[in-house]
Parts: sequence; structure tokens; C-alpha cells
Amino acid sequence: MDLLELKSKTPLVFNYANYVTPQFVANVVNVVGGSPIMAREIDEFNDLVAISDAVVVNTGTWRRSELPETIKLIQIANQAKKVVVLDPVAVGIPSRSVPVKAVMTDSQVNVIRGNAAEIAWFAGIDFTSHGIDATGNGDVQKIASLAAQKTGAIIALSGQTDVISDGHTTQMIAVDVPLLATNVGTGDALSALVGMFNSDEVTVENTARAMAMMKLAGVRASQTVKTPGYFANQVLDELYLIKQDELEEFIRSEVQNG
Ligand SMILES: Nc1ncnc2c1ncn2[C@@H]1O[C@H](COP(=O)(O)OP(=O)(O)O)[C@@H](O)[C@H]1O
Ligand SMILES: Cc1ncsc1CCOP(=O)(O)O
Ligand SMILES: [Mg+2]
Repeated sequence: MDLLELKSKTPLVFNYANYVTPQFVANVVNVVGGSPIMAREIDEFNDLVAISDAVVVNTGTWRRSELPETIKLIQIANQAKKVVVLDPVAVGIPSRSVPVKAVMTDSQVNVIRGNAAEIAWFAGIDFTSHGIDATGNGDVQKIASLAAQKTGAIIALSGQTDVISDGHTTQMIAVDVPLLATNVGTGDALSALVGMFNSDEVTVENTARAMAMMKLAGVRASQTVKTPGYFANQVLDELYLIKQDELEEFIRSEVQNG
């Protein structure tokens, strides 16, 4: 959906969040025009999925004992035909790969949003990482496209260049905003935006809208703020201020077809 529709519908985003960044994620959802709710109690899943428009699963601080309930949550969302976004934080670390494989086998994820190293893991391509961060270089277009083909999910690869791919169509936003990478939680919040914009229909275009929204907020914030602390707050303000026509103009000028 576009930004105008989003603001009128106020999509409810159920975040199975990590315990590092939920406050930032919830605020990002709110200022853009959605409504966040965080939960991880299995007895609440049926009720919460029923009223939600998107389910965003972040594995950043996951415990292995939570694997069965996470799969159950995604299966409930699948049955209810709610979009599911997976944010596979640092999935390339071997002990983290095992449960993510199980999630991918036993439930259906519609969109995977991660940095280049995380997405490279799904593509089966080596990419250097340092904990939660992607630090290497590689052909991000090929990585996103291959990951989409292998998983059947739309891929939202973020970084200096964002790449969105369903394995056939690929779009890119090559806009450098280094301060965006300094704020822990920008990626998690971006995953929630991806869920919101795809809540009526899961498409490459809607996913690109979410990625463009964060980039544009970062571009604007870095015009007035030069240091990371204030930058995070400025990003929230810019996300709040962006208008439908400004977002669509940014998409027209910056989104390239691959
Ligand atoms: N070097 C960079 N230049 C511009 N934007 C970046 C850069 N690194 C990350 N971003 C932006 O920061 C946001 C979060 O992406 P990223 O840092 O890759 O996620 P994560 O926090 O999950 O590792 C995205 O909007 C992405 O476009
Ligand atoms: C630091 C940290 N540790 C586990 S999850 C997490 C936050 C990751 O946030 P992001 O992927 O948005 O940088
Ligand atoms: Mg991340």
C-alpha cells in the first residue's frame, strides 16, 4: 500500500521482537502511521494474529526453546493470510543458522529483511560479517536474487545499496547514508516498515516503498544532524514528516530496476 493508504488504515504490526531495540521499532511504526504491539506469549498468538495486519519475527535475542512457538506463530499467521517478515539477525553464525533453517522448513515466510551478510547466508554465498553487521563486499544484486529463488520469499537486503528482489524482478536504491548504519535498531525498524507496507499485498514495489521510506528519512536527517545520538531522533522526526508525494518522488528518482 502507499503511504497515504497506510496512514488511513493504521496497520497493526505484531512484532516478535528482540530485547535490544523494541522501543525504537515501536516508535518507528507509530510515527509512520501504523500501530505496534510486541508480544511473545504463545497463549496470545491466536488473538493477536487475528487483529494484526503484519507479523514481524526478529531472531536477534531468540532462545532455542522458543523455536516451536515461533514456528507456531508463523503457521497461525500463514493460515490467517497475514504477511510474515523474518529478520534473521546474524544468521550466519552457525548456532544461529540451525533454528532459522527449521523456521524456513516448517512455516512460510513472505519477506526476509536483512543486511548483505544475513541475506548471503540464504543464498549460500560467503560474505564477511562481524556479529550483527555486514562488513564484506559482494555482488548484492546477485545475492538478493539468488536468496529469493532459494527461499521463495521476497528479499529486502539493506545496506549502502538496498536491494529488493523476488528472484525475477530486482530493484535497487543506491543512496549512501552512513549514519543510518550507526544506530542499532534501524534494521529491526525497517523490517517492521516492510511488514506495514506489505500488509495489503506482498510485492516488490511495496517492499521497495518501505526501504525508500527509511533511506529518505536518513537522507533528510543527515542534512541537519551530523552525530549518531541526535540522528536517531531526527530519523523518527523525518519519518513522521515524510508525505506521500515526497516518498513517491524519491522512489521515482532513486529506485533503479536491476
Ligand atoms: N553504509 C550505508 N549507507 C547507507 N545506508 C545504509 C548503510 N548501511 C545501512 N544503511 C541503511 O540502514 C538501514 C538498516 O540497514 P542495515 O544496517 O543493513 O541493517 P541491520 O541493522 O539489520 O544490519 C537501511 O535503511 C539501510 O539502507
Ligand atoms: C545488538 C543486538 N544483539 C542481538 S539483536 C541486536 C540488535 C540488532 O539490531 P539491527 O539489526 O537493527 O542493527
Ligand atoms: Mg539487523
